[in-house]
Amino acid sequence: MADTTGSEMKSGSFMLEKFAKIFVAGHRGLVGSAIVRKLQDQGFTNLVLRTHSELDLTSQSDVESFFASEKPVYVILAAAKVGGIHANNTYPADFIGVNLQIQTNVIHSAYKNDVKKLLFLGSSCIYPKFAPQPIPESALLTGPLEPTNEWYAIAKIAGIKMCQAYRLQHQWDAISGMPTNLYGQNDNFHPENSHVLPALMRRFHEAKANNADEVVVWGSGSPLREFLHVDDLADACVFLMDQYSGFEHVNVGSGVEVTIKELAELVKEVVGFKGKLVWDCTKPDGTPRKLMDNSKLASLGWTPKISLKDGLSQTYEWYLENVVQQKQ
Ligand SMILES: NC(=O)C1=CN([C@@H]2O[C@H](COP(=O)(O)OP(=O)(O)OC[C@H]3O[C@@H](n4cnc5c(N)ncnc54)[C@H](OP(=O)(O)O)[C@@H]3O)[C@@H](O)[C@H]2O)C=CC1
Ligand SMILES: C[C@H]1O[C@H](OP(=O)(O)OP(=O)(O)OC[C@H]2O[C@@H](n3cnc4c(=O)[nH]c(N)nc43)[C@H](O)[C@@H]2O)[C@@H](O)[C@@H](O)C1=O
Repeated sequence: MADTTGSEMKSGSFMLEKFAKIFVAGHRGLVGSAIVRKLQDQGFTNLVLRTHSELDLTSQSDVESFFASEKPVYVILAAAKVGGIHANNTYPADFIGVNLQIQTNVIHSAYKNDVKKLLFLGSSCIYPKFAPQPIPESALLTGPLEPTNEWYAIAKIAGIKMCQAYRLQHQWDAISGMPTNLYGQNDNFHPENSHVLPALMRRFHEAKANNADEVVVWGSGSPLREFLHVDDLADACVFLMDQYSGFEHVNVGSGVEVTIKELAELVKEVVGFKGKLVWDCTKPDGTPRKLMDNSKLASLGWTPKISLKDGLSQTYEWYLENVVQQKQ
């Protein structure tokens, strides 16, 4: 049994292993696609990718066969059942069940098949609803969770603990990153099941196109959220694969928070909608605030680069070219 929780366990020089086989699970999603772009930009040439229909990660036997035949050297786990406040609240069984299955299958088969290092991705919703702000990594499991996403949060906490348990028992290099709320190209723009930023971008765009007078925004507008562009997150994931090998999970945020009202005004401006906002207070606000303490990652040497304003403009351009034009 390994002795210490914080012990470093360097498993190789990730940045130098440009030909090593890397499995990016969930490569067509918001996060997975950004990680693939980042790895390719940095010269990694041997990526193993499977769509959901090619490999259902909830199938233990299929995941085991895949690992046994492909033998990836590194794994970045960006496949999960993901959604915004409404989806989390409406499909609790899927959010706990599918996520527990995916992460258990991938983590165990990766370990069994001699993967050198695995990065698991959780989310800032793992922390207690009323955690101290900004939220340090040490706030994990110190209080009750936000009810709208506790099922997803419990699965994510189990993922962190699984990485820690395999590290302790098997001295295996599994690490966890906890991203804040993300956005960018390849996001999910579903009207109900998406996160707030893509939901509002689509709603403002459609209101502008239809000359509507108003747009409905959920909740009171007072909750605070921290947003990070997914290209920054991808950069942080590659950085962690190369530089971090510790027991504790690592927060990945931008350090910048806005109220939902401020976010709505920003998206409205970027899209160019001229009407008014109407607040639907029958919809849940969720957690009041979840600004992460990003000092651990900063002390390792990583900071984000993309401002919310630039990231929003870039995302809207992508949305126009790839979602709106594809429909026409
Ligand atoms: N988006 C955000 O704001 C945040 C995301 N995260 C974390 O980042 C990670 C990625 O999230 P994100 O990119 O936003 O999610 P997406 O929904 O954009 O992508 C998830 C990916 O997982 C794949 N997937 C889902 N179920 C299965 C399955 N059973 N078998 C194989 N593949 C599957 C999806 O494929 P398909 O679409 O074909 O089903 C998709 O490619 C998750 O762990 C999430 O918890 C953390 C914090 C915030
Ligand atoms: C990343 C994180 O994301 C989820 O948590 P969340 O931060 O609460 O996510 P959200 O983006 O859906 O909402 C943020 C805020 O925005 C408000 N809001 C306004 N109008 C819309 C709207 O139209 N859609 C949505 N979804 N929210 C809206 C909404 O009422 C809430 O106050 C977790 O379930 C979990 O997935 C997780 O880990």
